[in-house]
Amino acid sequence: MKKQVHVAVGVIKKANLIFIAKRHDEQHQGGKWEFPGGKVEAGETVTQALARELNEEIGIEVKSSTPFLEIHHDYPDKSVHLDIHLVEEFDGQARHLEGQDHKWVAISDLNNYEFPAANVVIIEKLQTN
Ligand SMILES: Nc1nc2c([nH]c(=O)n2[C@H]2C[C@H](O)[C@@H](COP(=O)(O)OP(=O)(O)OP(=O)(O)O)O2)c(=O)[nH]1
Ligand SMILES: [Mg+2]
Repeated sequence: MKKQVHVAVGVIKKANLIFIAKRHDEQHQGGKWEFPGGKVEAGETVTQALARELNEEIGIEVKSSTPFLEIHHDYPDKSVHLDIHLVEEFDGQARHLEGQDHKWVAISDLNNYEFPAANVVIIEKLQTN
């Protein structure tokens, strides 16, 4: 059976800007842009996983997050369950601690970046809200 992963994903928003990072070439869906996040580990809630991943990857302390969207997507080699949360309250300066290229992008400019196929719906929802 295909590998299945449950991923906590953060749409980090500051005014009209969203933080995105470029996946390393050797990662699954490598070379594409992503919203930061990572796998939910055994015994963790999604909220806990989100806070841990965003602290490990981009060095922020999440103060609150709200559920935004859940997506189930089948890639040829992997099935993902993305649990996407909006993060508008956090402490610290977002940067990338795992060496990924990163930037703050206007919501209207997200279309200029290549994201994994599962992300299309996230971007549509951000642009219609
Ligand atoms: N973080 C994140 N992952 C995404 C997005 N869209 C999307 O399809 N994914 C997929 C790619 C990966 O298969 C999975 C994220 O898991 P991860 O970041 O922990 O995975 P990884 O590639 O580092 O895998 P691993 O080597 O740790 O096993 O979800 C997104 O916007 N953000
Ligand atoms: Mg990750």
